[in-house]
Amino acid sequence: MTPGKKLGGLVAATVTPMTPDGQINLSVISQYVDYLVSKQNVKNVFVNGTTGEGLSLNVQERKQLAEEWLCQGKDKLDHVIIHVGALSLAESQELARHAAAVGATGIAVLAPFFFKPTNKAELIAFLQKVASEAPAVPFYYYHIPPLTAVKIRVEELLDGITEQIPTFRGVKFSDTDLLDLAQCINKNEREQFTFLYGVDEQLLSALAIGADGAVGSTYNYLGQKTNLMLQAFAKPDLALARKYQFLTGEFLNFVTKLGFGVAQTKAVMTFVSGIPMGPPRLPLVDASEEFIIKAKAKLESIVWPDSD
Ligand SMILES: CC(=O)N[C@H](C=O)[C@@H](O)[C@H](O)[C@H](O)CO
Ligand SMILES: CC(=O)C(=O)O
Repeated sequence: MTPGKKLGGLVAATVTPMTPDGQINLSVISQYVDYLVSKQNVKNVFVNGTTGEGLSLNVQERKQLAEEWLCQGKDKLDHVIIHVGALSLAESQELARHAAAVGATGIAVLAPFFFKPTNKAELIAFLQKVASEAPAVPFYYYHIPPLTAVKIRVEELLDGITEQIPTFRGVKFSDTDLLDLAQCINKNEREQFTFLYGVDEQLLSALAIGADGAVGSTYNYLGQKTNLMLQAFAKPDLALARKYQFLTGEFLNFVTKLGFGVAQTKAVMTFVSGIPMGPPRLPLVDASEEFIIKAKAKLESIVWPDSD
């Protein structure tokens, strides 16, 4: 790992490989790492998050996955960020200590979403108690109000946050409120926080207002194409960058209409990479054969600028 390297660019939100009978399948993670690096040019991962069904796994499974990703990624990946959020503060703290012990380059925590913090002070209090268990590990807040329903604006949250959480380094911002993101970036430029955007189909818009990169499920299989979008944006060749965004958006728009979630992401990743990712865990259910056939045909029909 390259912990000194500033986090940025693409981070794949990994799926959790499972065996046909629903146990976590650690045996394919080595292959998964090689695939991301060699085929998608993605060298950062976000483990046990939404896409990884982190909240559907038990503590033991989460620890085993964190360990395996860190072990397999040791000399191949730049950053391995472990999501350690949980409804139980004690479990979250245990996972934070474990992530630190096994060498995570960052930890992330989402807002508790059953009993919810109702204001900034309550949310910070929870985050602080987790972050302080890993005092040498960069800490990221995982803002995903569509799933947590915790809508405290990040702009407000960041105001003075390093006084309470000295390890605070940035946000994984999975919301469409780009005004909030823009104000975060506007106010925090000099503090050098890292802002990673999490709505893949709108990444170009987030880059335009200064996001440092992105964490998302689609970078598992569209990482290489999205890297080309990042390159075009940096050049800048905005027309080309837009073309990539429109095409990744075309795929997501298509699958969204069929019903798209983590189960379907696992199925897409299985057919694209050839690595068996297995079924999701209940309450999610496997993608249908019909979905797989249609999604595969759609992905194969897209004519990318570099393959013209
Ligand atoms: C809810 C969810 O899983 N969001 C992911 C990350 O935040 C995204 O990567 C989406 O999967 C992606 O934007 C497709 O909608
Ligand atoms: C999408 C994302 O970042 C996650 O799976 O947590």
